[in-house]
Amino acid sequence: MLKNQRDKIDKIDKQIVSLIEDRLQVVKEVAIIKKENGIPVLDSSREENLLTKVKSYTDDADLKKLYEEIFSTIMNHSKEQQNKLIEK
Ligand SMILES: O=C(O)C(=O)C[C@]1(C(=O)O)C=C[C@@H](O)C=C1
Repeated sequence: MLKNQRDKIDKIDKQIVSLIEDRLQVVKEVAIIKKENGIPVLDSSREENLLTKVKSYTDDADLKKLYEEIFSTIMNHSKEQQNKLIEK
């Protein structure tokens, strides 16, 4: 009964995971550039701008909250990964 929709959800989830992995790859490239140039991992103004931008993609207040949570979590993970790479 739900198989069709669940198959679709599974496909979308796979795409989301793949995009997160692509993003993390770029975040690692950023870490190398930051390390080489002595730039701090944390860039609060970039994070603020990014959150403003992703929230602007919807008018729905609940979705704005969701995107803020998702992208804050993603960026926290990015920073952990970057710090690990830089400490190496
Ligand atoms: O844009 C950067 O400088 C990044 O390192 C990427 C990123 C992100 O995940 O989007 C991660 C950490 C920074 O605080 C800001 C943004």
